[in-house]
Amino acid sequence: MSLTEFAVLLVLIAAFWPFLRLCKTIFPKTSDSHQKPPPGPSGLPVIGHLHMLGKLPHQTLYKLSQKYGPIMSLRLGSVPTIVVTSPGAAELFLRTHDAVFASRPKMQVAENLWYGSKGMIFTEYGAYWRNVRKFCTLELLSASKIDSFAGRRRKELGMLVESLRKSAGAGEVVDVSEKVAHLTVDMTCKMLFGEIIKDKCELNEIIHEMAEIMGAFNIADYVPLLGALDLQGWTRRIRAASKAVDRILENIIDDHEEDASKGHNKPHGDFVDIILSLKNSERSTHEHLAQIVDRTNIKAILLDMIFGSIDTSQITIEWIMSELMRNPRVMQHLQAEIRNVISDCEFVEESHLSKLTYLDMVVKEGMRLHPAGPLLVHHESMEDIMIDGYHIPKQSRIIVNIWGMARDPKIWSANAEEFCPERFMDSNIDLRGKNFELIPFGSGRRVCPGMYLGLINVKLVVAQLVHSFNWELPSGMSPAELDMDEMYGATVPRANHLLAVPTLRFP
Ligand code: HEM
Repeated sequence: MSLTEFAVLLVLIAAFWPFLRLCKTIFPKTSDSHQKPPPGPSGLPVIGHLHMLGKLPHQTLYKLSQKYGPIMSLRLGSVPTIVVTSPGAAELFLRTHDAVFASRPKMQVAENLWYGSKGMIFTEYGAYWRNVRKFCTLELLSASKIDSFAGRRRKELGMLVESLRKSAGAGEVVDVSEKVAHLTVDMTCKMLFGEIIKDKCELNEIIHEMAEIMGAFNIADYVPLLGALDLQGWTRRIRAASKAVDRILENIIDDHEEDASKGHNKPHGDFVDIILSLKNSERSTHEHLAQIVDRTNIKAILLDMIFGSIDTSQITIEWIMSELMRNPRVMQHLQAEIRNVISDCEFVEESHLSKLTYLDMVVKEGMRLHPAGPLLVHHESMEDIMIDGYHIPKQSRIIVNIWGMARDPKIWSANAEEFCPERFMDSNIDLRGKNFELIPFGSGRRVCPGMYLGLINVKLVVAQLVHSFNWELPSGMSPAELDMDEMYGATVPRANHLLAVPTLRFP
């Protein structure tokens, strides 16, 4: 929140102050020891703790949790908010009482950018969400479906290697962040839409804008009375992004419908074909969904797949490459393992991945220190509940700070902040949602349904980039000098692009 916004808020609080005092006199607070909320700092009237979040809320919330504990209570505007920052507490919310916390809060971004929550990410818990999730899991994200697109991923990755070869030959500095961004957009487009779409650059920009908007603590969501003023400018940005994204999705659907009407025979349909067939087929295994799905639902589901797939994979790869460049010892160890496993092959194949155990540790460590979604996606409680002796009211917002958990020396020992893949040696900590110290994909009913695809994307690209090339930082920069600044949004990328110079390992 900027100083100007904060000043305007203070003026508003001052204006409302007499009214608030009057309410307090008319409706005195009843003290009931059974209604004790979790500990937390004291907040301001009207805005509560919104002003405390700062530019990097995941870091601020971690600092506060060190003072107030792993189950901390805040008030964001009028919304009771619980911040969870320990594996034990995360397990209580995401496993033991998962059924109570499996919903999502209503947010302006979901209403106005995500088609009124008609997809999956922002949809409240219930029959509609279950049907969409079942459809996506079975028809789009099953292991067999994802594996059937391996050839398309390989082709796009091959093209990136080719372009990096040229840069290596010319001794050029490469914008690794940008290259990886284009690659993940291309790989995703091929799988979702069957082709690289003409709007792909715009799509990439909009995805970053969406991540920022989605992660924002938008006053309209917390102090609805102030929403109309659009003090932070989010409403304006949501409208602009919504217009742009809708045009791209409309073009994609139109092209697919046109192809279908011309009877173009596609041996392997893409995601859009599969979703459109849901609407068109008379007898569907997803009968309930097929009956209600219309163009808006299709766009919302597609948007979930686009956003879920592109941004998260991109950011994870960018951070892992950054850590490898800061830790040449780890980079060399990984290169040696890959060489050992795939011997003279130029390309890492998806079938090699299960044999690359050090790569697995590198990816776990990267996702531990740099989870793509540091606060997961906000959950919401569906009923009043007592947790660990504290009262959590219905419709509380639940924020699980996995970024904070990764930095806690009580969980990861004194070297918690170091990039040290060896910590996973002989450990059976897995990142699929069963071990609560490491949940980059979330856990429970809302666990990421695209985990299998996400892990393939990340492992394949990282393995290929370090197998084909050695990497140096530009202008003689030493590994320790590489900045690791973050930029906040629903996903947290590097604040500055990663630049590096590749040299060919196998000329
Ligand atoms: C490295 C890659 C990825 C990471 C780190 C990641 C992470 C996450 C996280 C943290 C959540 C929120 C869990 C929660 O609310 O507790 C989530 C949800 C979701 N992800 Fe992913 N994800 C990745 C890849 C993907 C891919 C490839 C797709 C789809 C193509 C996808 C689609 C989704 C969807 C639809 C949800 C919402 C699930 C629901 O609300 O029921 N994700 N992901």
